[in-house]
Amino acid sequence: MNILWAYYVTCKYHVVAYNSIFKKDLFKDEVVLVTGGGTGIGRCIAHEMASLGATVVIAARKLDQLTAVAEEIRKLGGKCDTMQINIRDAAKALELIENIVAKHGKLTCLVNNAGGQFMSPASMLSTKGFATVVDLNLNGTFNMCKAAFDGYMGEHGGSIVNIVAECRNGFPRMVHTGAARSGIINMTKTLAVEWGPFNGIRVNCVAPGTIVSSGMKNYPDNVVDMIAGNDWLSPTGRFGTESEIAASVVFLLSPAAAYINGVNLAVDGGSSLSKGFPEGQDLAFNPEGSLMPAYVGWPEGKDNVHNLKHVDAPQKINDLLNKYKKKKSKL
Ligand SMILES: CCC/C=C/C(=O)SCCNC(=O)CCNC(=O)[C@H](O)C(C)(C)COP(=O)([O-])OP(=O)([O-])OC[C@H]1O[C@@H](n2cnc3c(N)ncnc32)[C@H](O)[C@@H]1OP(=O)([O-])[O-]
Ligand SMILES: NC(=O)C1=CN([C@@H]2O[C@H](COP(=O)(O)OP(=O)(O)OC[C@H]3O[C@@H](n4cnc5c(N)ncnc54)[C@H](OP(=O)(O)O)[C@@H]3O)[C@@H](O)[C@H]2O)C=CC1
Repeated sequence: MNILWAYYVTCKYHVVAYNSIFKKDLFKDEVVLVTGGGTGIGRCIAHEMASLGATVVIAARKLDQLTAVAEEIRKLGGKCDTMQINIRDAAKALELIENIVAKHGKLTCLVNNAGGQFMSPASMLSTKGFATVVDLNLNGTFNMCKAAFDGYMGEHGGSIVNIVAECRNGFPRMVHTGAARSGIINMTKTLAVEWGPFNGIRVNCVAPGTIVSSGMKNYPDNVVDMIAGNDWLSPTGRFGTESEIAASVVFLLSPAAAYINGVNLAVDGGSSLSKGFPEGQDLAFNPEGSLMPAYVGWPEGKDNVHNLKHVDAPQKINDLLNKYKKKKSKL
């Protein structure tokens, strides 16, 4: 009987603890900047943070996309502002942070999500192409971190999450982004050490594997076809969802991660562990895909981002998401 009672109390405590950490107003005093918040993963992060009470500022180059997402968020009762930025411009980055602080009083969280690349074997890549991608991802992320530090966080503290890409074993056909993202991961560790003492600034990375998102629209049809056909070739047997990236970002920004600093959290279904398999890796995995259902929205129910609008990916990639949503664990 005592054992049963102890079990009941333990379970109840966990439920209470969980609810008290991720309650609706968890981020009500926070002002969060999400770069690239007008599309895909950034849009999903913006929705999740707004649904937990944050004032969200989304910033990128294309104002029309930002405006549309801000309207979605406001319709759901969230607070969202839009500002234009090219993260490659360090002076404009500082201006952006100063504008946010002037308008909203502070900047407590920064999500460096803006970035990207194109596919090319290293042997075909021009020096300019390599430099462009490194400039966007590595220099752009540094510009934003430095601006946030100089414009607010150096004096008041804050939390930064840098979205990189899973590149543990190199990044064949994307040498530029692999090099840039590895640079960000190392930079993150340095900033965590150097900036931790300044009011406890935390800097962490999230490294997505292949995600069902708008980013896939940047690739030609034959590449999308190739990517879509390979979703089962990993331990989890599917690609990730935008919500699965957003959930890990929310966690790292939250007080629940207050003692996590300088890490790179791979959110890739374990795919990085199986990269570099010789031909024949298909023998190791299940062509039916995973039995594990995907996480497609936080919070669930009517506020779910994915009930609001389909993920803006090419049709073949969206079809995968619909398949994942239907999957039920047989366990
Ligand atoms: C697969 C799953 C894993 C990852 C998924 C994701 O991340 S999804 C997220 C995906 N989301 C994103 O990627 C979104 C963000 N991406 C972007 O904005 C662009 O892809 C960018 C990174 C190239 C920057 O663009 P920009 O306007 O600043 O640059 P620009 O156009 O002026 O080009 C400069 C130079 O780069 C070169 N070069 C460029 N393209 C190609 C190519 N296809 N081919 C070859 N080379 C190419 C070329 O040398 C060019 O100079 P040139 O020879 O013309 O004088
Ligand atoms: N989808 C995936 O499978 C993976 C994605 N990632 C990374 O996750 C992040 C989000 O990807 P996802 O949502 O899928 O792709 P998207 O292409 O939809 O997102 C990229 C975002 O970055 C913004 N952006 C690009 N260049 C700049 C710039 N110079 N200044 C400011 N904003 C810029 C774009 O907005 P705008 O054009 O208006 O400026 C866009 O909103 C990216 O860094 C991506 O590389 C990493 C691994 C896998």
